[in-house]
Amino acid sequence: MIKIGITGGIGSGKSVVASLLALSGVPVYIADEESKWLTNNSPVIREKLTALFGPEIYTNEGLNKKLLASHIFNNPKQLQQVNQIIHPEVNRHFSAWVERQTSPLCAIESAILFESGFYKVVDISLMVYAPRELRIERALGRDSASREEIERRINSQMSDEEKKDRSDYVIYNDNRQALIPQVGKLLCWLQSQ
Ligand SMILES: CC(C)(COP(=O)(O)OP(=O)(O)OC[C@H]1O[C@@H](n2cnc3c(N)ncnc32)[C@H](O)[C@@H]1O)[C@@H](O)C(=O)NCCC(=O)NCCS
Ligand SMILES: Nc1ncnc2c1ncn2[C@@H]1O[C@H](COP(=O)(O)OP(=O)(O)OP(=O)(O)O)[C@@H](O)[C@H]1O
Repeated sequence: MIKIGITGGIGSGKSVVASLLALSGVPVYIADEESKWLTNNSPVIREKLTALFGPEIYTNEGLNKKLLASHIFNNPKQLQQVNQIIHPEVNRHFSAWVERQTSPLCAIESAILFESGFYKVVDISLMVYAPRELRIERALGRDSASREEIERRINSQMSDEEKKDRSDYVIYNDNRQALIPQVGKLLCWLQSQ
């Protein structure tokens, strides 16, 4: 089985590409969603986040996402500490998920494929690229976050140049090149690997 890591900055269109792959029959593990589930349900993560930030990091509804975001996207040291708590659990969960897949291809979608180390468990790294300003506009149109908050998240992530250098394949979602033919080409290329 070939494992694909889909990455790209906030608003690049990873989720759209992941959906196109899913529609083509490729099972996709969405790391953002699974990590949220784990953060609410793993006793190991709960205990460590509570020790780091105090009990207010969880409310009756689960993780206090706003509070966690305000800590990690303003403080690189805390970002690293939280990543070290959450990412090993996501990694284990992803490996168990892979074991259950039976298709010739599967994928993981993560904005931080390289930063998190998830790239080590995939065979092909795929970057979805869009220029920074377009990404900010898309994220502003989709989320309730302000431009400043979005820029802070972008600044917490590896640069696009480094992501491109480290990726095996790049899909351009820049409003100039259509996505569906590029995903079709990618699938042909994967079949030749
Ligand atoms: C801080 C949290 C609660 C904010 O939740 P919220 O619903 O507001 O945002 P969401 O999860 O949809 O993330 C939106 C985007 O923020 C960026 N982002 C999220 N986590 C990280 C991180 N650790 N490092 C850099 N960028 C990140 C990504 O571009 C992501 O797509 C949440 O992102 C989180 O729990 N992050 C830590 C866990 C993690 O690393 N998740 C990423 C995949 S494993
Ligand atoms: N080619 C496109 N044309 C128009 N809108 C697009 C295009 N690609 C993405 N979008 C829109 O831009 C927004 C961001 O796309 P998407 O959610 O796929 O990004 P993402 O890379 O998964 O971002 P994040 O890391 O924040 O989860 C969404 O609202 C999506 O519908």
